Amino acid sequence: MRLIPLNNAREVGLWSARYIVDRINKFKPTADRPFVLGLPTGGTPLATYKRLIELYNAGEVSFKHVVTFNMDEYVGLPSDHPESYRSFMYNNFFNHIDIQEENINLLNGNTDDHAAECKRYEEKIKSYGKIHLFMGGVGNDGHIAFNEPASSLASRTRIKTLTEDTRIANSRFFDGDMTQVPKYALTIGVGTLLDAEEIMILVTGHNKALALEAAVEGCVNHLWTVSALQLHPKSLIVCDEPATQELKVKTVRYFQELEAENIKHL
Ligand SMILES: N[C@@H]1[C@@H](O)[C@H](O)[C@@H](COP(=O)(O)O)O[C@@H]1O
Repeated sequence: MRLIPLNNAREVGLWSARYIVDRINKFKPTADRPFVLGLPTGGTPLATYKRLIELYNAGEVSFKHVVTFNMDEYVGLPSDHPESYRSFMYNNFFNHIDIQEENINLLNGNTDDHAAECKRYEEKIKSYGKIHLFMGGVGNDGHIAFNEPASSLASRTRIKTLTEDTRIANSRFFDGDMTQVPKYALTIGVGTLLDAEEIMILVTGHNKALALEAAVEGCVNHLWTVSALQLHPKSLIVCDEPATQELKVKTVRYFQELEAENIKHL
């Protein structure tokens, strides 16, 4: 695991966007050999999307041959609802870049057959071989995508019941009213995530400090599904200073020393 300890959320956005752009450009994607990128929603990745749009506008990257797969979607929320993850992705990213519509993959949370929709999604990912880079955030309780505590670390894309904690946390997008937050979501599984060639998780803010501790210093544990990153050969966590509050000083110093050059060149 690599941990990139930065100063603040803005730096996390700059660093992660630069990382994605470098990976895409190094891959030299074509129509026949696209770069496959997994994407999250939430407040955390907004700075990354903003920076990616700036880098696209500056001519530093094209998304023409990038295929995307989003992590999750609420069940039963109309797709044009402002808080659907589809709306989030178009409003904050897809509408501002040159991605081709047919290369965008999102789970449909309004289907009658959730199992068939989840199977379709897994098969679509497999049709590309693998996801090259999966970016994600993390919930306060350490959930990754919507893999709530006690999700199987071998899980695949499926329907999940959201915990009360998650619905309370996400009520900030629904007028502070938890009853408006859907009770269910379709989500990729922890196993689906671990199949990616590379995983980059963004962690910002003091409310994520326990999740970061569980990810970096804790044991692999299904109650903190983010800890499954420890099983992956190429995982990367980009965090800000407030998120490191529960880590040992020794741990943070160790990763700072390892990343001294990368951090200096931000
Ligand atoms: N399903 C999403 C996760 O993918 C996201 O990581 C998490 C944290 O969101 P935020 O970045 O807003 O804290 O929220 C939701 O639960």
